[in-house]
Amino acid sequence: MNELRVSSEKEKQDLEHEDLALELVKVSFSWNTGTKALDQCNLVIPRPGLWMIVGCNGSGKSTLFRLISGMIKPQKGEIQCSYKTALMFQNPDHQLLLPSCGSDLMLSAPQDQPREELRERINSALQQVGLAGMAPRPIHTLSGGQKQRLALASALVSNSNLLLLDEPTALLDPLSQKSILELVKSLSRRAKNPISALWITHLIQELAYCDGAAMMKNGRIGNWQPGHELMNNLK
Ligand SMILES: Nc1ncnc2c1ncn2[C@@H]1O[C@H](COP(=O)(O)OP(=O)(O)OP(=O)(O)O)[C@@H](O)[C@H]1O
Repeated sequence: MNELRVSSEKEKQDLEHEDLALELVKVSFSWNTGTKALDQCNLVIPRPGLWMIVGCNGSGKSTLFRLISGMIKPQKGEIQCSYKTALMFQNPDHQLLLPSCGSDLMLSAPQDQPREELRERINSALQQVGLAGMAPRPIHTLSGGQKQRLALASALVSNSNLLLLDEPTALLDPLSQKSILELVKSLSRRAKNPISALWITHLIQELAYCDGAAMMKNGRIGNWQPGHELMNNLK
């Protein structure tokens, strides 16, 4: 029956991932200083892909990520999230904790796996982010772009399928920026377990890479629109 219904690759993907969802319904959150950061905010991630949010300083983007990842709870409204989330920040040094690539990834891996399988999982994640064979490499010898790749590998090792990326390329040169954008996009297109990525950016040209872009303003998020459309509006 499904074969009759499924007419495109995208629809096939949607069916495989229909159990995955992120939905915020009228979510409000005020910090204890009285600042209202989210104000009846709605958001849906429609399918795996690269989804970008732009907005001025203080519009509530980082607070949104804290709410989605469960670090804080909404005072009003509902968040439904069946994804396993992983956060990525501007500065990878804030999240890479151990001396070598392999030992850092070991920290993110499920601990109930036999050691040999863990090693395979780590090597496969390193390969997927273009760092094949670099498990023994000391982290302090990596470039900024390689460190962001390692942070991505860490999310893959932990089986996360929703990446919350808070300006992940802000400290990178244009070449590394492009390679991280392309890498995240390719992870969102991979045949097995494609990820969903919610990416905050202040770099308008990055919108060219996304599957949908939305503007955040005063604690609310607008509708998804094509990245190039929002890019032109902002120019
Ligand atoms: N821990 C906190 N305690 C009190 N107020 C906070 C806290 N974190 C954020 N805020 C306030 O909440 C509002 C939204 O901040 P948030 O960091 O979510 O915005 P943002 O869109 O991520 O900004 P930026 O682009 O500068 O990172 C701001 O007015 C900010 O001052």
